[in-house]
Amino acid sequence: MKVFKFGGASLKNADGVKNVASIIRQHGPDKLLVVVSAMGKSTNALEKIHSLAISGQNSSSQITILNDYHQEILKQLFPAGHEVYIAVETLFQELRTQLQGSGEFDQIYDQVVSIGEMISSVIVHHYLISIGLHSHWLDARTCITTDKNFREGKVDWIKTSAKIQALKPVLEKNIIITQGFIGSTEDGYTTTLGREGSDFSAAIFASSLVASSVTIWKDVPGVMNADPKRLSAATVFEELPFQEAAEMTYYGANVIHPKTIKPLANKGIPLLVKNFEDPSLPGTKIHECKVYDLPPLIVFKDNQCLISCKVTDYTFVTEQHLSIIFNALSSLDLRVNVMQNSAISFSFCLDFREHKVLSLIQKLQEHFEVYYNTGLTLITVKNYDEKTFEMYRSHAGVLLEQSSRSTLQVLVRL
Ligand SMILES: Nc1ncnc2c1ncn2[C@@H]1O[C@H](COP(=O)(O)OP(=O)(O)O)[C@@H](O)[C@H]1O
Ligand SMILES: N[C@@H](CC(=O)OP(=O)(O)O)C(=O)O
Repeated sequence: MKVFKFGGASLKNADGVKNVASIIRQHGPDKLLVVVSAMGKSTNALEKIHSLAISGQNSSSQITILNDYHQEILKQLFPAGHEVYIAVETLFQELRTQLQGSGEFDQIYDQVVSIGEMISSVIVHHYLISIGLHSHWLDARTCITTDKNFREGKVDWIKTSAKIQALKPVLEKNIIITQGFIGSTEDGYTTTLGREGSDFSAAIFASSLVASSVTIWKDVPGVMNADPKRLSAATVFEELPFQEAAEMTYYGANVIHPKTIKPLANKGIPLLVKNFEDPSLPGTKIHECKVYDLPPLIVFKDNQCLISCKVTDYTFVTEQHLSIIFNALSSLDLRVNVMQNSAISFSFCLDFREHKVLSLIQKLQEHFEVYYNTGLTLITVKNYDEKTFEMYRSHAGVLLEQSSRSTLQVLVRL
C-alpha cells in the first residue's frame, strides 16, 4: 500500500482539487491512503482568527473571508444542494463555537486551527466520490493519539499504530482520505503536531501500515540543493540518503517537515518528493543509499531570534549559568538552532515563537543582562566548497558565524 500527501499549495483552488483527484485516480493498483492539509493559506488565516478572538477583537470579517474562499471552491466543484455544503457549514459553526470556548491559549489554538484540515478533507472526499472513486473519509483524530502538549502534540506510537493498523480492512476496497497535522488527546481534545506537520502525519500512517512508499506532492520538481524561491540556480536531487535529508530538514529546509524522515528510515520506507503540476517528472527519492559529491546545500531559516545572556557579576560563564539557561529552554520546550559563548556571555539563536520567547527572556532576566534581536535569518551551508564558504561568510549583516569541517552557519539580518 502507498501513502500520498497533498499540501495546501496543491489544494489552493478548485483546479487544484481536480488535479489532486486526477493524480489519485491514476495512482495504479496499490491500496492508497491520502493525507491532505488545509487549502492554500487557510492555516495562516485560522491562526489570525484565533489571535483576534483571543485578544477580544472581532474576528467575524476574517471568518467571512475564509468561508467565501471555500464557498468559491465548492461552487466550482459541486452543484447547488450537494451535501458537502452542509458539511462545510457545520465545520464553520464548529469554528465559531470553539472560538468562544474556554481554556489555555495553545489548547484553543488547536481546536480552531485544525478546522482547516477538516474542511479540506471533506471537500476532497466528496469530490472523489463525485467522480466515481471509492473514497472513505477518516477523522485522523480517531487514530493519532498524542499527549496534551497542544500545538506540538507528541504521538503515542503504540496506541496510534494499533488504531491505524485496524484500518487495513477499509483499505481493501477504499481510498482513505484523512487530515494531516492533527491528532487527539485521550480525553478527546484536538491537538496539532506542529506547523507544516502534515508530512509527519503521512509518515505516521505509512510507518504504522508499513507502506511501500510515501509520496509528498509539492510545487517544486523535488528536493533541491536550495529553496528555488531563494536561489533560482538550485538543482534537483535524483536521490538522497535519509541521513542527508534529515539534516537538511533540521537546519530548516521546509520542503519536508523535520519529523518525517525518522519513522520512514526506521522502517526502510522510501519517501518520494514529486511535483503535483507535472507528475511525469521523476522527483527525488529519499532512501537508504550512498550519494557521492553532493553539491553545497544551502538552507535559509527565517524568523530567528538571537539572545545573548551576559553575566553581571564579573565572573565568567560557568556550567551553572549554562544550566540555568538550558533549564529555562527545556521548561518552555524551546530548541536552540545555534549557540556560542565568550568569556562573559552566552549567545544562542532560536525560532521566534513570540509568546514563548518573551517568557524565556523574562526568566533569563532574573539571572543575566539579556539582549535580543529578532527578524534574523540563519543560513546553513552544508558540504560547503571554497566559493560558497567565502560567499556566505562575507555576507552583509552577519551577527554570528560558526563553522565545522563540513557545515557553515551564519546568522544575518537580510
Ligand atoms: N531544498 C528545497 N528544495 C525544494 N523546495 C524547497 C527547499 N527548501 C525550501 N523549499 C520550499 O518548499 C516549498 C514546498 O513546501 P511547502 O510550501 O511546505 O509545501 P506544501 O504546503 O504544499 O506541503 C517549495 O515551494 C520551496 O519554496
Ligand atoms: N496546514 C498546516 C499543516 C501542513 O503541513 O500544511 P502544508 O502541507 O500546506 O505545509 C500548516 O500550514 O501548518
